[in-house]
Amino acid sequence: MAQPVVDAEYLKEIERARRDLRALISSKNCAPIMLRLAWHDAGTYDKATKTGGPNGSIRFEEEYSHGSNAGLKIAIDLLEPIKAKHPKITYADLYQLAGVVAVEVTGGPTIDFVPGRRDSSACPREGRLPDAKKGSQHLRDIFYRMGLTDKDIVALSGGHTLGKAHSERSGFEGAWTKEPLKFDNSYFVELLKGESAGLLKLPTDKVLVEDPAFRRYVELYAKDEEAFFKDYAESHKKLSELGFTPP
Ligand SMILES: C=CC1=C(C)/C(=C/c2[nH]c(Cc3[nH]c(Cc4[nH]c(OC(C)(C)C)c(C)c4C=C)c(C)c3CCC(=O)O)c(CCC(=O)O)c2C)NC1=O
Ligand SMILES: [Fe+3]
Repeated sequence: MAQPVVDAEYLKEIERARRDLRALISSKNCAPIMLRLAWHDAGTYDKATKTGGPNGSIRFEEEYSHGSNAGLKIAIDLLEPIKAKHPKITYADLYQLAGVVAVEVTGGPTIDFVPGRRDSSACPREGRLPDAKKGSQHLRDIFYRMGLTDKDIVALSGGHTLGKAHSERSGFEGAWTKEPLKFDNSYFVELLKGESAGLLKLPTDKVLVEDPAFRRYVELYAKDEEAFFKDYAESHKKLSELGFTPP
């Protein structure tokens, strides 16, 4: 599809949709699944072939039916009324705006949002998102393919400060932190504590403290929430703009 024309009218529409997203996410307490939807649309980017990325393709059954996307149809359906109310906004922009608002309304950093992403109907094959059961080499393979760095991997994993895993979706169960609707650095504090009763640690979460190159960031973010917020906002923006050159 064509890149949208980002004129004054489009920018106004974006601000109207941002308000509607704040109301939806606050009233339904659905910030975590909206953040996961935004990542899963963007996280398919392959810098070598310039395919995938934040292009709205996850709205098609061919992609949202992937095992790694289990449960995300809930978020896609929750956003349909907002898309219908603001038809000029691309799905690609709407899903990334929802991710930015999800972080903001739960007390996280303000993330710079630049609109203008085009929609695509090309769905990538399953397997581009990281597998939670694997280790640090796999994490690096997946995130480096997107064009992201070790710092991005650790900062973005901090998004697990929100939400929980659901056994019927991923086979894992439980929240990572004691306040799953509050965006803060508690994910890193819990990581350094080791096993805490009732809290989840995925194998990919654990490698962040086992691998020295990752661990240095975990220690920084656990002690300095401002540093986490600054790096998170940068990494979130980077992921939300993979393959996208703002007009
Ligand atoms: C770094 C590797 C990584 C892996 C392997 C990962 C895997 C992963 N993430 C989540 C849920 C999950 N993930 C996320 C943010 C998230 N997820 C994500 O990894 C990607 C997309 C790259 C896989 C990134 C980069 C971010 C960053 C913000 C949220 C907010 C929730 C909770 C959703 C909810 O509460 O429903 C689940 C449980 C799904 C379910 O059962 O509902 C799993 C298995 N998350 C990871 O970070
Ligand atoms: Fe995740």
